[in-house]
Amino acid sequence: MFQLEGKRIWVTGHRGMVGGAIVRRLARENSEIVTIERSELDLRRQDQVEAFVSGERLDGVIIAAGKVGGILANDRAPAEFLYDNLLIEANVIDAAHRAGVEKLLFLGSSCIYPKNAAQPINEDALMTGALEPTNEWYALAKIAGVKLCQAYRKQYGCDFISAMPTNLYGPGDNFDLDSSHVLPALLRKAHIAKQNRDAALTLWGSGASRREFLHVDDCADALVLLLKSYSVAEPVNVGSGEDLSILELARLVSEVVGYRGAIVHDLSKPDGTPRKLLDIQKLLSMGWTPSITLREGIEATYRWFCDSHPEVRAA
Ligand SMILES: NC(=O)C1=CN([C@@H]2O[C@H](COP(=O)(O)OP(=O)(O)OC[C@H]3O[C@@H](n4cnc5c(N)ncnc54)[C@H](OP(=O)(O)O)[C@@H]3O)[C@@H](O)[C@H]2O)C=CC1
Ligand SMILES: C[C@H]1O[C@H](OP(=O)(O)OP(=O)(O)OC[C@H]2O[C@@H](n3cnc4c(=O)[nH]c(N)nc43)[C@H](O)[C@@H]2O)[C@@H](O)[C@@H](O)C1=O
Repeated sequence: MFQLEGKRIWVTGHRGMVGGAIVRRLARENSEIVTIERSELDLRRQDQVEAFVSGERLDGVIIAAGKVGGILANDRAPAEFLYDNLLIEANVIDAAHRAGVEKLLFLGSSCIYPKNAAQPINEDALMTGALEPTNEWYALAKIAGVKLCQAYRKQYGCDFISAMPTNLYGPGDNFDLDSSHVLPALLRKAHIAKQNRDAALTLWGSGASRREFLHVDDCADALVLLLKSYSVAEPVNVGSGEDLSILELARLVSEVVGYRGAIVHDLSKPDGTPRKLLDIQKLLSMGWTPSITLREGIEATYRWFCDSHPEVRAA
């Protein structure tokens, strides 16, 4: 058991969607939260990371920093998705070991599993088949992160663990239509289509792919539980346990936004993995359950989007 009270926990990527949610959740644990801006510390620079970590007397580290993006961003920038993620995790994990950090939590992703893994995907499916080509670069980097945690545990006895979140959404998400994930993209598209009274909204791909979504606050809650009470080499899946097709998601988002036009398909865009539903039995057996339904989460995220993007609010 890793008691959080009074502990100094460094949340990397605190300005991002997941890091921000972890900071909000950790505030309830009476820990001392350590953060540093990217402009002051580029996590790809080993000397900078070592100097920072050795001077901070950290008890715990959460690696929520990373190069992140949707299906097209991954496909278009394989070099950065592989290089940035490899360097960030390698630098932070090694520096944490050298500084004697007691607990470290690394965030992987559901895309580390084989493209055609049996559903729901158990943690044991890791490295049992070929990866999805659109995000294999990012997935490979994330697999290396899991393996680094396992290697430092095996060789040095470090209590370094990994969690594999499913597709996340919520406040702080990226709503840029080129680089975002599907849920924020659809919220923006439906909002604009409603404002412009467009006859149709365009989905990428066939809409037949299935995805599981988890609100980022539920994810942060699960991650804090794991940080406190999970000390095993094998990664843990973090999901909602339910999935739907992208077309069903587009209909749900349209309903929440109040857009009543048609949905059409851009078949020049990739579908990606056909299905990615995580087996979350391991996490459920620890007493965690998700608390935000997909509809509630989309409604809240839509409100956040309108409040934080004044350029789209009034039109
Ligand atoms: N979003 C999702 O659906 C999922 C996310 N994850 C994982 O969760 C983690 C966080 O994702 P998410 O919050 O969505 O992503 P965001 O893009 O919202 O946040 C990423 C954060 O990492 C920081 N960062 C990136 N590169 C560097 C660098 N070189 N040096 C310092 N900081 C850096 C960014 O800093 P800045 O803000 O200054 O740019 C940002 O704060 C990632 O590891 C991701 O793989 C896993 C599964 C699903
Ligand atoms: C979290 C996870 O996220 C990524 O994997 P992904 O789940 O395939 O990503 P996505 O959310 O971008 O798309 C999901 C599905 O939705 C379809 N889709 C329809 N219309 C839009 C659309 O407008 N935008 C986007 N982005 N997708 C759309 C799209 O064609 C696909 O079928 C990787 O980064 C991966 O590395 C990773 O970790």
